[in-house]
Amino acid sequence: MLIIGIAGGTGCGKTTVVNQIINELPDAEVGVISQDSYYQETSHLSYEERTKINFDHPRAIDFDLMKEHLSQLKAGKSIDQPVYSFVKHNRTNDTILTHPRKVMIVEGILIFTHPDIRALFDIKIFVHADSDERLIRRLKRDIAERGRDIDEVLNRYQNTLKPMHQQFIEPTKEYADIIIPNNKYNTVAVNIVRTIINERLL
Ligand SMILES: Nc1ncnc2c1ncn2[C@@H]1O[C@H](COP(=O)(O)OP(=O)(O)O)[C@@H](O)[C@H]1O
Ligand SMILES: O=c1ccn([C@@H]2O[C@H](COP(=O)(O)O)[C@@H](O)[C@H]2O)c(=O)[nH]1
Repeated sequence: MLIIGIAGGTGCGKTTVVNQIINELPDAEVGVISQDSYYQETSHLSYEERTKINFDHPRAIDFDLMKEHLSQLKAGKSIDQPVYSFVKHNRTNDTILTHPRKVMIVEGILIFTHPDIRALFDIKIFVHADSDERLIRRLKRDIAERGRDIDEVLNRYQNTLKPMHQQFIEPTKEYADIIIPNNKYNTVAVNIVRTIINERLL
């Protein structure tokens, strides 16, 4: 199994890049794991308390479960990938049965911060977009898709997103084998990654 890690700050375009990469690749051979599925289970907290969580700090992620799941997939076993709700700030009761594939792509802001998880990746890719570009995209996306308003996004950006990005996410760029500039849609880079995957699928 080839495991590709794709990291980068919020709004840099990780999900979009992953979708472009897997578009037209066979579903049975290439799978995706999202870091979002591994936010800590917080059902013991009220909604109000959950809104105060710092979701951009590594401790917000259940890396033990992520590591266990990636190891199981590597060993040829299927996993029940949790499903996360950004609206509720919590895992749902659903899971997605995820089978091992020839290629697994793992994407998320913090996946390169954890040494054991990092070691599982055969290829590490960091998607870069400037911070103003990321903020604009996040603002539009979170209002349209994640039930936020402008004040929530801007407050969170100033109080947690920006400092956490500088402290934890940006420094992991140094671990990357490939950095994809993504201020504009980058079809050349997407095609390069797709070529690497296709070689593995031959
Ligand atoms: N290169 C790009 N140029 C303009 N908008 C983009 C680009 N890549 C992604 N977007 C948009 O920005 C938003 C955030 O992208 P997304 O892929 O969800 O980022 P991430 O997963 O890194 O948080 C989405 O609405 C997406 O459509
Ligand atoms: O309940 C939650 C959990 C996370 N977030 C924010 O999501 C982003 C990470 O997702 P991207 O798709 O990479 O943007 C992270 O910056 C968290 O702040 C949230 O808003 N609510």
